Amino acid sequence: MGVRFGFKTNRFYSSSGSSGSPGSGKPNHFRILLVLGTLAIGTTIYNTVSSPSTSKMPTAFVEPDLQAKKPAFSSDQVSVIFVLGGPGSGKGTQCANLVKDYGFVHLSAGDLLRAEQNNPNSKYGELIKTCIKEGTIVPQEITINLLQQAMEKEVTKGNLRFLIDGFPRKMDQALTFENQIVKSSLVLFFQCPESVMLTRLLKRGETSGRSDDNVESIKKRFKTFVETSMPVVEYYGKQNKVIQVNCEDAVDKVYANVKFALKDKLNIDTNK
Ligand SMILES: Nc1ncnc2c1ncn2[C@@H]1O[C@H](COP(=O)(O)OP(=O)(O)O)[C@@H](O)[C@H]1O
Ligand SMILES: O=c1ccn([C@@H]2O[C@H](COP(=O)(O)OP(=O)(O)O)[C@@H](O)[C@H]2O)c(=O)[nH]1
Repeated sequence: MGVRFGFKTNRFYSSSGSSGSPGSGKPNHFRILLVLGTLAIGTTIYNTVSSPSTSKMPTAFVEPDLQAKKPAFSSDQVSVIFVLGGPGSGKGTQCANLVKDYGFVHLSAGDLLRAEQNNPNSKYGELIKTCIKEGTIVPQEITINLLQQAMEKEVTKGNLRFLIDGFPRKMDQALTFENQIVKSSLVLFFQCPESVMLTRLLKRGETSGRSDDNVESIKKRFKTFVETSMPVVEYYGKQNKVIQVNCEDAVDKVYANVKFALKDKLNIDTNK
């Protein structure tokens, strides 16, 4: 995979505007040089000795590549609906319904990451495993690369309508994907109280075998969702791209609401 990594060097931010003493005349160049030198050495030492909050967390960091590039696909040719919602809100369940009735291609970012995690030839297995268990977001370029590969396979087969489930979960992913892969047409957002999602996830955990379907990981996932993923939903909300569906009801009722919500956008026959 052509995933590029860099190392985070900008943990330290200097505060501005405090050089020189108040009322002093000429700047003391030697003092300024001394201060800058001390800061540089201090930063290097800090970066060398400081460890991430979780000692097991990988330190790899992906620089967001937001330079203007031609997207891989044209949005005239390929359509993408992002499917977002908290963990356990029912994204996968409803995507499966839409695939069955309307022939979308369903790509779950989480499923692609779990497959990559289990691929013995992948160098990202451990990193993905840690992120999933801790409920944090895998560096964007790994996920975007997996999505792009999966999309390319489908596009060569003539499948052009995608539901991308559980992605983007962080602003950098949203911006990079739309810059490099294709612009999304809309966001289907599942609204669900945490108490309902918790019950569903614990039930799912009885059989899913997932390392993150346990109370400890679920709490972390909820926190990441609120702090990191909701800003993405708000970002698309400001562009009037979000269709919100409440998903507390039974699966069939939620699905009826999904079809109703999408009918104007996709000319879907809601009687189907
Ligand atoms: N409307 C619903 N009512 C009850 N259980 C549901 C509903 N939608 C999904 N589930 C169940 O809840 C769990 C989480 O659903 P899933 O579709 O996997 O969510 P997500 O993809 O958002 O994590 C699954 O076990 C699923 O069968
Ligand atoms: O774009 C993504 C999508 C998923 N994940 C990771 O995969 C986990 C499971 O995501 P999935 O969508 O499969 O599950 P959900 O939490 O929605 O049930 C998340 O908690 C993240 O750790 C990620 O890092 N980036």
